[in-house]
Amino acid sequence: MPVMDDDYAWQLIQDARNSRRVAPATLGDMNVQRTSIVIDESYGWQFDGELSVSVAALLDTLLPVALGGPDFVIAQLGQSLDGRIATESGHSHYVTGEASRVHLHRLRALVDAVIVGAGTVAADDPQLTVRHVPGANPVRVVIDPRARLAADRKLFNDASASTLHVVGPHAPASPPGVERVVLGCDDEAMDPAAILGLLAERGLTRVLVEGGGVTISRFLDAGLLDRLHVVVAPMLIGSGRPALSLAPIEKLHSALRPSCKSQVMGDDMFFDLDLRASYQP
Ligand SMILES: Nc1nc(O)c(N)c(N[C@@H]2O[C@H](COP(=O)(O)O)[C@@H](O)[C@H]2O)n1
Repeated sequence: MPVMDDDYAWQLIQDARNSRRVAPATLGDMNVQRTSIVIDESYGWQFDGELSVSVAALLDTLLPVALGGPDFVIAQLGQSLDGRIATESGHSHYVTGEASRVHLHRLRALVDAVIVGAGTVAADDPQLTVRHVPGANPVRVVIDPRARLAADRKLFNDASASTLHVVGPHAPASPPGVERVVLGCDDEAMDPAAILGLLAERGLTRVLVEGGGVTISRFLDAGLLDRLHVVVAPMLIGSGRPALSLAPIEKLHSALRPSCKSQVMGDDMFFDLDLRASYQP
């Protein structure tokens, strides 16, 4: 009986992404012993062989991302049980556990571009690479309307991936070696649709909005997210930076109630929200 291990499953998922396949699809080679996975329109999959619970979880969480379409926007949040992503001072390394970080690196490897706000870069100094998994680094996109970030940030200096510095019309100079893109904006807030538009002009249509909470909230409020992955750690921070802060609603019937799948992810709980059907027309 064929066996699918973690490495082979990840290879198939990456192949699907690299060949720009969309569901329904059959991945793998019918002619070799390790055989194929058949995936339907709803990302349900069938594999006639042996696989572990963790490989099944990998397929459940990442096939919808790899096969989500040529234009696909996903966001991820790693938060505490009380909905915080960092302390008041911005300390966030780490809220969620190692399995969740590997998942995040896999998400990065499945997109063309990863977006972060200037606040996240100032507080976390992230690298935004896929160093925990085999795969290709995405283009890093920093939303920095006033170009306030210091030139010493890692993603301005590490050549393992390219970086787009998206700034407002009156912003001072960008750090050397990064591509600067000027986008009109009122004050602090850049239009999320305009950001996706400038990425699309560069062929970057599969996008991960990685943080922070404010940036993800803006994309969610604008109705631009296809999916949201939320990893909840059994930790109570009690104060600090909130995960999501959306436009207020008066009644609960206005709340988003996306279809949701959940599973244990290491010491954390993982929620996969399909937002496509949740937004009001
Ligand atoms: N999923 C998740 N869980 C946590 O606990 C986190 N702190 C984050 N943070 C994200 O990862 C970025 C750091 O990336 P590098 O390791 O430097 O590549 C950080 O900026 C957040 O976007 N995510």
